Amino acid sequence: MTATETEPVTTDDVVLEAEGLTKHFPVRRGVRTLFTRERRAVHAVDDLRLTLRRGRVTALVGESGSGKSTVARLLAQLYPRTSGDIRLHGKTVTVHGGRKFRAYCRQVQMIFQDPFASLNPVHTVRYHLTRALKIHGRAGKTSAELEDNLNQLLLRVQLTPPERYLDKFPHELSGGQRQRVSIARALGADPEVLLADEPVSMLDVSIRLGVLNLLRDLKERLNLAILYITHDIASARYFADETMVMYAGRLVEGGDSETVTQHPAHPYTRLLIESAPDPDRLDRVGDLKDAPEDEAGGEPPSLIVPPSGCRFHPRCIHAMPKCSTELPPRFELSPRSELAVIAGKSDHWAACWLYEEGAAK
Ligand SMILES: Nc1ncnc2c1ncn2[C@@H]1O[C@H](COP(=O)(O)OP(=O)(O)OP(=O)(O)O)[C@@H](O)[C@H]1O
Repeated sequence: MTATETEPVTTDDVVLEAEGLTKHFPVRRGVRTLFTRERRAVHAVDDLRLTLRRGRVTALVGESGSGKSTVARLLAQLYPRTSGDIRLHGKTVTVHGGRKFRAYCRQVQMIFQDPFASLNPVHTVRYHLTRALKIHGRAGKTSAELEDNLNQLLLRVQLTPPERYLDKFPHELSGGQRQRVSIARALGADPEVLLADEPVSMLDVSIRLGVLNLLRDLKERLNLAILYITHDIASARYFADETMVMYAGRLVEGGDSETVTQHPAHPYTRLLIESAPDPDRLDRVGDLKDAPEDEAGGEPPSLIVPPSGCRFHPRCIHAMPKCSTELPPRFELSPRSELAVIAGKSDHWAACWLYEEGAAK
């Protein structure tokens, strides 16, 4: 096994890429640090590499505070980045509001966790969708065309018949229907990328699957690239083609979802899976049964002074001396998925010293 090299992805399917993406939020000075030179910051995202492809869902999984929402906001250009590159169709994009921002939003749309908060309670569905269509120049020339476009949007998110929903206010809809309206509003831009930040976590369990199925249907019919942010790794297996696992601001494992969820390599991914039992799990038992990954217990670390080396090392039962001093690179793992075997390469990697050649596992 070797550490993967950073090679630019050249496939036509790649829509949005991040390379070395970093976001540090400065911390306001307290009385103790007022007269020192020390500048403190929350290291929310560090050196993140991510690729979103047409017609694919990529899940970004991690516990609360690991930096997932910050990644989505950086990709949506809602936050300026500290460093790193964001490329849309291979071209670096940095926008600070205005016309450039609107042009970017036309291609990259975001769906938020709480549809009630993201819809204005004093306006109807018709208002929200008309506004989105007008902003993105897709309202049509006549009122009949506008009406037709509004109906199309609601049909796309399976709110049928559309006339039943168009003049409703957000409070007259269920949580699932509100999230469908948010998705319809995002589709009003006719985007290529959807950044979905915990899109179902505030919905009743019984309707989550319906909304995820809708997103999957849209991915297939509209060939969308979707970033699915979640703390629920079991849903990533069901819904996402690829899964990336994030811990304390850094990606620690990635690969096709089946492999990452059924054969997790990084001790943190194993811990996540152990704490979210999946009755369907196939053959995970072997190596995991005897390895209670959170034996060391503990909490996620401070992101103001993150642990040196691997950020998971203070909680890791496999930690070696090197783990606390040296940052592990991405190590490619042996291929397990059929696709990877056919392609003759592995798409599964883990940033963990356990996978360095010669390391005792
Ligand atoms: N605007 C901000 N200013 C300062 N710190 C921030 C800001 N936004 C996020 N953070 C910090 O950055 C870290 C990552 O936060 P983020 O919201 O991205 O995590 P998350 O994985 O999405 O968590 P959750 O699932 O709870 O939303 C946290 O420590 C958070 O406190």
